[in-house]
Amino acid sequence: MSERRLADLAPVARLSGARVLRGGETLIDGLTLSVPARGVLALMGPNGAGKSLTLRLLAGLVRPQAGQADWDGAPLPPRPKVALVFQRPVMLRRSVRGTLTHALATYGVPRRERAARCDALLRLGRLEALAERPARWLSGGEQQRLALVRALGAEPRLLLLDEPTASLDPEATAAIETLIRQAAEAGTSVVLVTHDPGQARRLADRVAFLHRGRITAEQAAEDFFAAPASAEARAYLDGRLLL
Ligand SMILES: Nc1ncnc2c1ncn2[C@@H]1O[C@H](COP(=O)(O)OP(=O)(O)OP(=O)(O)O)[C@@H](O)[C@H]1O
Repeated sequence: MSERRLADLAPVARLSGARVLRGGETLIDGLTLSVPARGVLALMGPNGAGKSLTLRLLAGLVRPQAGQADWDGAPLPPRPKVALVFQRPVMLRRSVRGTLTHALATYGVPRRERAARCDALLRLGRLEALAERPARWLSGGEQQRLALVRALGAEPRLLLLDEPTASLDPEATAAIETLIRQAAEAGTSVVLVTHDPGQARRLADRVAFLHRGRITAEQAAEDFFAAPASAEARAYLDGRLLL
């Protein structure tokens, strides 16, 4: 979708001057960020910059002590469906199929629809051959695929992904990237935390760069990689920035 069309749609979520303090330390420092209704927004920045906390703010799991978070322009529920996939997915003591069926039940999918929806998610994640295996026995890449299709089963409007391919090999990474691309093409707005500039180039429409709890650059992905708008982002891409 063109940059112009993306900008025409109201943001699905927005942080305005959000501040998060813990133990006297400012972790998120007056952060303002709009998540477009469509496309992939990559959130980049050094370790400890506040990327995961920003995802939690966007998920409504953390409330800002100052400033505001809103979804579809409203600060209170009903919110659009938001799904958050953590850096290390938590797997239940269930089979792969059991994991998905259980998730569909918690999403309120009627019992009679669950088996077909589960099969569709297994196909999407290329997990059919592993369906009866305990989820905790899966490899890291397989668990990430399962976590991602489990989240997609909720049919979220906003999908928040925290380094979904950290420590995966190139093939597993490609499989996850395909799932992310498919979700975005189907109309889900995606916020992707990544340390991998190659991945951001491949997937992102926009990039927001975070440093010490503040956004220092927020640009179309092409522009960000051609001419990052902040000194911190330039230093990060050159491998020179530490928090
Ligand atoms: N509940 C908390 N209490 C105190 N400090 C916290 C809490 N949660 C996060 N922090 C601190 O806030 C800062 C930002 O953490 P966050 O996990 O958002 O960083 P990040 O950008 O995602 O880093 P990484 O790239 O290493 O995952 C870190 O210094 C972290 O130690």
